[in-house]
Amino acid sequence: MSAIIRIEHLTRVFDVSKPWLNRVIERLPKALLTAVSDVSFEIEENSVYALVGESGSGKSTIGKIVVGLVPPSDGHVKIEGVDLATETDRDKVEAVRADIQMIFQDPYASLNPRWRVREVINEPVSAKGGDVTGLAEKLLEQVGLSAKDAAKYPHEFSGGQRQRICIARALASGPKIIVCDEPTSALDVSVQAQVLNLMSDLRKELGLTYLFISHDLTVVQHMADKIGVLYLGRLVEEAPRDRLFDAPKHPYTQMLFAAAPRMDGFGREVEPPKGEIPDAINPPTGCAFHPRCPIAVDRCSKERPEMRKIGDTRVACHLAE
Ligand SMILES: Nc1ncnc2c1ncn2[C@@H]1O[C@H](COP(=O)(O)OP(=O)(O)OP(=O)(O)O)[C@@H](O)[C@H]1O
Repeated sequence: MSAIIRIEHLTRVFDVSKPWLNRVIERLPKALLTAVSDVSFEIEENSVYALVGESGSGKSTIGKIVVGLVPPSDGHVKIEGVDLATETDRDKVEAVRADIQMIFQDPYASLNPRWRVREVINEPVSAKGGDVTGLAEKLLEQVGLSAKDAAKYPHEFSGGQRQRICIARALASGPKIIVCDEPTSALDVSVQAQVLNLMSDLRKELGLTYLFISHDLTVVQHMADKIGVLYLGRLVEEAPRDRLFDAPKHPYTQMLFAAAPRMDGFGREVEPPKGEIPDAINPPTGCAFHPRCPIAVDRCSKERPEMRKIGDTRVACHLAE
């Protein structure tokens, strides 16, 4: 297997300063928020790579950078070897853009209510002058709906059915990669499993690669081949799924997994990870996790741990073994 996506030293900084006049009056400095900081990882073709982490850890920002919705401040995203931010050959860029699509969390906000489902699904292809004869009907059947649904409007469908329509739309241009940003978190639990199973089946059938963004570890355990754990914009641990679930090495991953409901059907009381998430505008020195870390030592507040390899895990912690 080879890497279809290579993310190298990716950084994204947002200027969250107050307006200029307020800053002058209140004597405030510029406020820069580093949402993603020096993140590097690769995704193998035809695999599922999940990004997990608490709210605000930078998961969605990475997803948006990968599909080209947000430009990086620094670093590179190479898809099939092409860096979309710097590539000058427009044909190459267009070809790679068609190979990558995104599914969002909210299937209600993602569909234009004034368009019939046929137009919604066909749009990525028709906008480029492509042939859409029978396309929406074929895709609707592929995602478990009926060809007749093409004539209906989005409001005539339930949440799970709408997400199926979003999946059909994402498939219209024949992509190789789909970035899935919390694709089932807005759905009823009973419907979540059906949509996840559909996504798994489609991946196998069509040889797709997923970058799967979720804060739900149960969903991640079901879907992912490899998992990257983000904390305050940095990748702190990466490992194959079973390795990460069996033996998480970073204290943050351990804390996150301790808080997750169990998959054995005997769910237990869920305790959220302890401590406050620090301010991303003024992150802690050294390891950003050290103020919440139960095993932190002096060095952790002074020196930022580099990512290092231990077996098939990569971990950024001075103390992990
Ligand atoms: N356009 C933006 N302008 C300013 N700050 C932003 C912008 N987009 C994201 N951020 C900030 O960047 C950080 C990372 O946000 P991001 O949405 O990537 O995190 P996340 O892990 O996906 O969280 P969630 O699960 O809540 O969506 C947060 O502090 C967020 O407030």
